[in-house]
Amino acid sequence: MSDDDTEFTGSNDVEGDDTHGFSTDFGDTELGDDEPKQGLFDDLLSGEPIFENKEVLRPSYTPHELPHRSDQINKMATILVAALRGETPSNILIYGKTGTGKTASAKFVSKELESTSQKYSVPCDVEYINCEVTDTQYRVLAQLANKFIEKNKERIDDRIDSLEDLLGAIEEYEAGNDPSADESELFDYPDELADAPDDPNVSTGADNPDTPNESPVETEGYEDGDTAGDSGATADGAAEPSHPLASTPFDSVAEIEARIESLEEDKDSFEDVPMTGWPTDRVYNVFFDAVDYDERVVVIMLDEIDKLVEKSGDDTLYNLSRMNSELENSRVSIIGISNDLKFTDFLDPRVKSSLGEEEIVFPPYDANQLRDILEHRSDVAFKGGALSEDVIPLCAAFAAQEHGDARRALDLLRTAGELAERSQAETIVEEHVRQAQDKIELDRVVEVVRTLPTQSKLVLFAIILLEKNGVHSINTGEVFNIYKRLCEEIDADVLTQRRVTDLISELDMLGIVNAVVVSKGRYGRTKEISLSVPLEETEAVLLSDSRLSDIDDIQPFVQARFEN
Ligand SMILES: Nc1ncnc2c1ncn2[C@@H]1O[C@H](COP(=O)(O)OP(=O)(O)OP(=O)(O)O)[C@@H](O)[C@H]1O
Repeated sequence: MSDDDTEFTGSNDVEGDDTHGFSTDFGDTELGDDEPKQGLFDDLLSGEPIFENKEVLRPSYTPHELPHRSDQINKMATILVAALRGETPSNILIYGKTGTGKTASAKFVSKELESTSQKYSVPCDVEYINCEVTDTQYRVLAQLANKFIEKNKERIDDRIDSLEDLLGAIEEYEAGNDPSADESELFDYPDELADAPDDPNVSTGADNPDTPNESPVETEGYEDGDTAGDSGATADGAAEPSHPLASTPFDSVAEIEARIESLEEDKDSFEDVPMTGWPTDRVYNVFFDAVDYDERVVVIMLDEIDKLVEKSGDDTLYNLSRMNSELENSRVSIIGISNDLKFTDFLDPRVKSSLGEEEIVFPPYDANQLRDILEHRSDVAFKGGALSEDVIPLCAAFAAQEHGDARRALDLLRTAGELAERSQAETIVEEHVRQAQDKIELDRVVEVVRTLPTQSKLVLFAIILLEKNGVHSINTGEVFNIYKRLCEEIDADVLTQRRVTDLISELDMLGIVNAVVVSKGRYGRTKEISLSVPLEETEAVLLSDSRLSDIDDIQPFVQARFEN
């Protein structure tokens, strides 16, 4: 890996940069030397590590506690508890700026929801989709369809296992063996199989249009009444073991075998959706059938929902929000998470009102709240005494200035720790936090610049060339002239000046340049442009693009400015 490669990864992770250190030491490690040499990693390992458990500072870690989010978490729980009563929870829209704990809180609540639903045997499934990655209707529906198919298959397998156990128990009983040793197993007939008895259609599952419309509430009532009643009687009469079928909805072994067969047919009938290639309505139908196969409440969590709407409109949301009127066995509820408050403006009014039944806002954290969050994490993350007193308050203050972003605060703390570790310091001090702040900022710039389209890179390069040559108050016309020359040099299409003005505004929005509109009296208004990011590093990123690196001698372009 060349130094350049390492520098422009755009990662905040200092570890990657350690390769710089290694490369210089490499030459000293001579192979074949008799004396045991310090290995490549020995020096680095010999320092006292600062971290006890670095993982807890990474974005992938889901904390068990979320300080300062109890209001939002309680509100979500109050809405979602309906699912545990077998009712359909209202749809929820969660708003808030980046790093305000939306995803972490929603995931925390859904984990609790699923575990409570298991505890009380109320069927409830939560599915999480990140719409930044899964950003078309096809992909969202295909991913959901495949997840529910997988869940259905697992449930079918469990049911078949229970039925086979039941068959085994009957065999034992009929052979005259005393079943009392296995009694609990024998009579612990799974509640969910209790849907078989009076209704001959049930076994045909999703493919059968006659499957009864029973809400989970009704199921509960049914279990309490019939099945549970039977089990109770059996338990009471434990002294006289009854026939294993007594506590089940089946009358004969043949019925059980028929049920197993029909479950196996159901399982074989599920066809996974390929990630491309089918018509969308076919994908929708498969998804619909997979969800409706069982009685359950399904919560679909769409994170970064604005990205889905931006990329592929509101069809997916429209289809998901009208499903409940057609579903027979299950109910669907949607949680949308977004950091763009305005995305609902682009929604069909019906979708907008259905999706926004409940809205929960996640405000930015202030410095004190960020401090609490960091303190909670640092107890686990660092060795005792590794942090000097002012480190957490400084990280919190920097992140609060940003926009109350907990992710940024955690990144700062981790990066500061990594920098301290790298310099073999025993404690993290204020200076490490400042260095971490610069590093993260530079990494962000590098990443943004690296991923710009070529035309924007050319515009930015033109601005850099002007700045490098000491031009102050750069205006759009000057940028355009240099840009034009650069395009000619690399054979790129030349956009109109109007389009270049738009690209400058985009760079301004990304925080790479600063463009202020100034009035020039009777000559109208113009933009004065200046660079907001470090010049040399940005230029190096631009030149790492293979197309731009073809531009050799750039000086004449700037001189051309004076000729125009
Ligand atoms: N109250 C909190 N307590 C502890 N950690 C938190 C808290 N809020 C956020 N975090 C942490 O901050 C990071 C960012 O949080 P999260 O991903 O939930 O933000 P978000 O609001 O969903 O942001 P985005 O809109 O960018 O996805 C995560 O690592 C999360 O664990």
